[in-house]
Amino acid sequence: MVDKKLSGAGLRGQSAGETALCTVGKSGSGLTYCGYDVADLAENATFEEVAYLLFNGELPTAAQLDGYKNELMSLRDLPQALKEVFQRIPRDAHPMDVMRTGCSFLGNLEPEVDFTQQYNAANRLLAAFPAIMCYWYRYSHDGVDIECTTDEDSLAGHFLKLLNGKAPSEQHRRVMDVSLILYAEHEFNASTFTARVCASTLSDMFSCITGAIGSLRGPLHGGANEAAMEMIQQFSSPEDAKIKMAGMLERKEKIMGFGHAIYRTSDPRNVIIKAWSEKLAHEFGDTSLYDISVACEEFMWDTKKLFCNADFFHASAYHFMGIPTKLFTPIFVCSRLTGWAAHVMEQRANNRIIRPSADYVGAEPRKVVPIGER
Ligand SMILES: CC(=O)SCCNC(=O)CCNC(=O)[C@H](O)C(C)(C)COP(=O)(O)OP(=O)(O)OC[C@H]1O[C@@H](n2cnc3c(N)ncnc32)[C@H](O)[C@@H]1OP(=O)(O)O
Ligand SMILES: O=C([O-])CC(=O)C(=O)O
Repeated sequence: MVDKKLSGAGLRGQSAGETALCTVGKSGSGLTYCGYDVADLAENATFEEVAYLLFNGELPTAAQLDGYKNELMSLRDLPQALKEVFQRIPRDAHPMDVMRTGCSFLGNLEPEVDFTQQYNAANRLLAAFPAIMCYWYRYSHDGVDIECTTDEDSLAGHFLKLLNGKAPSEQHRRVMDVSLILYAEHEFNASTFTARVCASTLSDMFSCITGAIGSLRGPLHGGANEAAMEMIQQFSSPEDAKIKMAGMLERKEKIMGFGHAIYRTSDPRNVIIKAWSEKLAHEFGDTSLYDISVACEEFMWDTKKLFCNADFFHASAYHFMGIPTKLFTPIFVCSRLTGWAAHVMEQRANNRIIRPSADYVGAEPRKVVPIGER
């Protein structure tokens, strides 16, 4: 076998196509969506404005945003047949499997018949994902058959109200909105690339998104926010965190929420969600989990020069908002759907089937030996 790093394993450093949607790790600006710095968007825009930007290439005017939010609000409810599917999915199912099934089943009920419907399909999924996640969760965990619509006009507020059965605080609504902005888009990451490969065969939007959910589920990608939470909760103090992490590194275990395939010294999303995590820790009235998280960050930088990616401080931030750990990665789906769908549309607009080659490292040509003689 060839050395992983020398062989360009994982397609690292190779361009696999063009995009006008996003830059990751370009000098001078860490992460941009359609030319806007993510920090600027997180400070001065809402998630719906970002979704509109990714789908249309420009930020909306006030009137366009109003119309777009109304459209999304009208698309939130779930068909009865989909609710019945969720009623049969067990409580101990993984919520990412529920998201995958929800997306796929909706594609049976409301298929994207041709590409003129691509915006409708993307907006339908964007509007329906919070209910897809919360309907199953509340039914299987609390035995409640919830209403899938709310009067919250933002997706952030809508999700929190579906989950908790009451309107969120202004601060929680804002943090969730920022979180959705931070997770919305990230160039040719594994799940987006999955969606683009699927789109390149001229498949439908629901198939592309279903595949992308499967890719995001893994702990090396979106699943890291959930895995980071499980790890942090095992640490009793900052000192304990450092001792246990040293052991994990010695055993060559991956520390979830650290490192990145593209960024080399920091992930620009981290500083933003970390600041919100600190604010939420004070509101929560117990900063110990935040303090442990900061100790993890310091330890990993000091020992391995590895930094927190977007997932690490999302774990504590979501926890302080009372969100169950198993819903962390599904929230990522609710946000990243915008990036995935925008990439599917971009791929379709200038398509050639994605079909790379492989370097063959198997057996030399040989003849089949009759089965009785092997
Ligand atoms: C939103 C997102 O999807 S962000 C990513 C979320 N994923 C995680 O947090 C999972 C933990 N992190 C990782 O597994 C990796 O850093 C990845 C998958 C994100 C990137 O993988 P790669 O591009 O292969 O990492 P990279 O080439 O920078 O690795 C360099 C070295 O650091 C090590 N390393 C990288 N990240 C970690 C980590 N989190 N913990 C321990 N060691 C690590 C690698 O094992 C490698 O060591 P080696 O040279 O001995 O083989
Ligand atoms: O770009 C990547 O490889 C992973 C990532 O941070 C993301 O998808 O947000």
